[in-house]
Amino acid sequence: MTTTVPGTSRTPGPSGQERADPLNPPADPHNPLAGPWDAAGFERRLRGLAAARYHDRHPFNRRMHAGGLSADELRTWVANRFYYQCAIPLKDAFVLTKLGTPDRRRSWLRRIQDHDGLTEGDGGIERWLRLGEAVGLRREDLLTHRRLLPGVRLAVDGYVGLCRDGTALEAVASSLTELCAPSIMLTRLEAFPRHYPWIDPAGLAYFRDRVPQGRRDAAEALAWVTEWALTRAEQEQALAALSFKCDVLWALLDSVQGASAPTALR
Ligand SMILES: O=C(O)c1cc(C(=O)O)c2c(n1)C(=O)C(=O)c1cc(C(=O)O)[nH]c1-2
Repeated sequence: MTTTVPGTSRTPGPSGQERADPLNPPADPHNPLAGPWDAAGFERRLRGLAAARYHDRHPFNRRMHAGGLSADELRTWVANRFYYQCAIPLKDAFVLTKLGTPDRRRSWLRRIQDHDGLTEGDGGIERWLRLGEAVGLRREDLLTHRRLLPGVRLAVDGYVGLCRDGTALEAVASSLTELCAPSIMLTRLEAFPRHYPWIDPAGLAYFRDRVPQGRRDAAEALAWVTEWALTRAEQEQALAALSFKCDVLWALLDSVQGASAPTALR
């Protein structure tokens, strides 16, 4: 069996030393003529980027999962993340307009339905509102975005803008942070009852439902991105879109964290 050395596109030679693979040349980001990575190498780069830059490493998320947030910090996060929740079906509607076949549109449409629900009182946005009530926020405060921070608005609007103005490849690739999302949901399902027992566990339904949805969505997006990005330039575009999305999630938490800092430090 031929194995590829992680992070390179070279294969080990018979005596263990590397030999160049002419069909899969080594990475050189400055060479416009560089050939594409093979499917496995491209997928490894997508997964590696998402894992290295995902917001589970952000100090605010680390503190959340270790039980270090005050009730007010949790409320600030939930209220601000609601703006992201509301933006997801909007960006998915832009993605839909870029998909050229009924089967792909039918499949992507499911994401909008996951968040908006098929009927009143159903769906992810409603479940996030219930999470808000469970942490002590009024529904009305969420719906009016009264606590929305300017940096969160800019970050989330940036994500919607990428999906509006970018190619189908960029828009779908930017959703690939979801490769890491099921694991962060499981972390919260374990951490919240332990560290924040004052939150009604019924309010955590959003996190529970996102585990299978995130797995399914990430697998679908990964299959499409690896099918579409055939040239090195397209692969780089997909990686850049995913990198941008990592920045969106990171910047959102930077803002939320800044709002919790003591006034003297702001
Ligand atoms: O709480 C989180 O950490 C988190 C992260 C992400 C993500 O990685 O993009 C999503 C979600 N949640 C989420 O709930 C969600 O519905 C979702 C949709 C998407 C997307 O880009 O299409 N990401 C995420």
